Amino acid sequence: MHAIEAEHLRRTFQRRGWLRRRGREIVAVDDVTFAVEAGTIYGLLGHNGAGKTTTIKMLSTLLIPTSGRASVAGFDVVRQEREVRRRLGVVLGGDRGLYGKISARDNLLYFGRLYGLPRERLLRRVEELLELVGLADRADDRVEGFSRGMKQRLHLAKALLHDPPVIFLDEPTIGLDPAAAVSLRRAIKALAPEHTVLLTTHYLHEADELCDRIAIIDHGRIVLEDTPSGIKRRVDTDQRLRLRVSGLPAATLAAMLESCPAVRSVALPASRDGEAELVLKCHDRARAIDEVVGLVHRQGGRIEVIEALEPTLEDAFLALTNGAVACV
Ligand SMILES: Nc1ncnc2c1ncn2[C@@H]1O[C@H](COP(=O)(O)OP(=O)(O)OP(=O)(O)O)[C@@H](O)[C@H]1O
Repeated sequence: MHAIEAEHLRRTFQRRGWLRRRGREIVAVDDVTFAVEAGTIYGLLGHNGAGKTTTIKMLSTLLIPTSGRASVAGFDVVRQEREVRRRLGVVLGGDRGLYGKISARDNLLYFGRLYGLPRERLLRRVEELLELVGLADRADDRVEGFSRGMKQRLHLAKALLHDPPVIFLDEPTIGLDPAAAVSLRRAIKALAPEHTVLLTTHYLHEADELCDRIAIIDHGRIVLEDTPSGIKRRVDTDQRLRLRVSGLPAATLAAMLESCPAVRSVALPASRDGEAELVLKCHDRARAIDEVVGLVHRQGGRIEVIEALEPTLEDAFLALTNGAVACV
């Protein structure tokens, strides 16, 4: 069963200029179709301005689609918005939406009362959620003293107060340090399979870790929809190595490495502090490492660093815009 469905969703905005009254039409979301299986985590991945937030806002009844239709938990987001809101928890991020002068627990109690939760159930639910998001030991501290990561976790707890079956998270880990991001991701991962989660992110590694399926969205359109491993298989055609070598000039080294059979191309040769830095694109990373290490040693150079570069969202986009994948 699908917990979220979007069919040919489209949303345009009028950007008014100084002189022109009608302004230019911006197509923020263009014919987006996808479905999310209940109990799974689904990622919308894209650059700034790709249309992720606009999609989430339409699905969460905050924006009316220009055309197309969508449903959440089986209810239409335009015609049955109250039913949708009852079944939905949304974290749009940012600093707003929490009261800084009161404690984390009091914030949750306050918002839980607004949802009309009975007192006993609310008290239990608040303790459960503080535990789930790892804030039990800071429950009595004022929120104004919280770090960004702690506030994000409290936002998540707030969105879960009425125990909605569907949760939307808009860039949940943006601006968090790595440790805070790890702990928030742990809390998100624990939401499935009891909940269905739709999240947006810029980070391929985050989507990879959390999501069962991913849609890559670019200029308002879904350009690829697959499992994380399916997406990486396509990106991995561009395997890369970063190399730092001392004792050989960058330009000479680049020319030499281009002759290795397992190396497809050498990019960004540069020198820093007497060391050459390069990024290699390889046909086969393991073979390229053997060839490169052998060659550098034979030429009297010394390898300071050799590391595999993980595929990034940019790599995925490159692979896609090279025409390897047709739009879906
Ligand atoms: N209220 C609005 N008025 C005019 N244009 C808008 C409005 N909201 C969004 N847009 C435009 O729609 C496009 C998609 O924006 P959206 O916020 O959905 O992207 P996003 O993928 O969420 O980006 P980010 O990662 O920066 O949050 C952008 O060109 C944006 O400028």
